[in-house]
Amino acid sequence: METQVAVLGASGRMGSLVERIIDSTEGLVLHAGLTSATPLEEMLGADVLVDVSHLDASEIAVPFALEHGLDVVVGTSGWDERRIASVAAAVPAGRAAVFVPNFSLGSVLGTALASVAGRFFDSIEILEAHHDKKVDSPSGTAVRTAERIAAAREHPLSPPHADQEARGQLVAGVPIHSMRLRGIVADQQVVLGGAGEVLTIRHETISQEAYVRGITLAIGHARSSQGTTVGLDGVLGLGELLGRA
Ligand SMILES: NC(=O)C1=CN([C@@H]2O[C@H](COP(=O)(O)OP(=O)(O)OC[C@H]3O[C@@H](n4cnc5c(N)ncnc54)[C@H](OP(=O)(O)O)[C@@H]3O)[C@@H](O)[C@H]2O)C=CC1
Ligand SMILES: O=C(O)C1=N[C@H](C(=O)O)C[C@H](O)C1
Repeated sequence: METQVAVLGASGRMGSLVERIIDSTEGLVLHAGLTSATPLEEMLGADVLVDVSHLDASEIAVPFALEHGLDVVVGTSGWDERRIASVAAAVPAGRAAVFVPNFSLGSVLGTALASVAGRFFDSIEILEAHHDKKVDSPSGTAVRTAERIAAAREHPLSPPHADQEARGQLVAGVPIHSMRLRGIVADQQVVLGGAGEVLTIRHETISQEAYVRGITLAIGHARSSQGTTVGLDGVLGLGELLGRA
């Protein structure tokens, strides 16, 4: 059976990739490509919305899609735990909302490993670097990583000198430092300091190909599940394997 897919953010880098995946995947059909100039009503009649746009647009489009009977896959950055919880409470019966801060397998494994390691270190910071066209910071991946580290710990982190701007933006007690540079796709390092040692968990995205498998799996998951799923780890069912840190 065919799945009709609407894409919000269709004119962007990720939207173009999603449309390419739809074109080349049997069973997926492009219903509509929406941009900032398109009325949201154009998604109506689709089975699933893939949203890769901007947080302001996403916060309106995602509830709209769910209310009108679509499942949603949300790749847009900025959906932190608080925002996801507010949508999760209102997902209609039978519908699915799949939030994926990073569609790359290596990235989600890096985040999971960091949340395991984060239980054992009290000094933790995140450095993330992205291409210079990225408009938001910190990255959605870094926010998710900080939230996962904090959730897995017995005691909250209390970094010293958190009041100084140059020490980064605090998310769930973890300082995040963001760089935006030409030549980079996406790069994240979680640096964990202990007595006489430093552990660095690093993930590099070399090209957008890293997102293809995750996007395809997330669309499939949205059509075959109900309720809210967060993270590619949730889509892949990696939680138990990794000890659901
Ligand atoms: N989950 C993941 O693995 C990944 C997530 N991302 C995230 O996906 C999002 C898009 O990234 P990217 O494609 O690089 O960004 P681009 O800037 O290339 O594209 C942004 C898209 O969003 C649309 N848009 C912007 N504002 C609005 C609005 N108010 N209403 C409707 N549409 C709007 C733009 O339309 P228009 O052309 O009309 O302005 C454009 O189509 C970002 O949040 C990014 O962080 C990116 C990479 C991977
Ligand atoms: O804008 C990007 O490029 C990316 N955005 C996502 C984020 O904010 O984490 C995912 C990936 O890092 C690429």
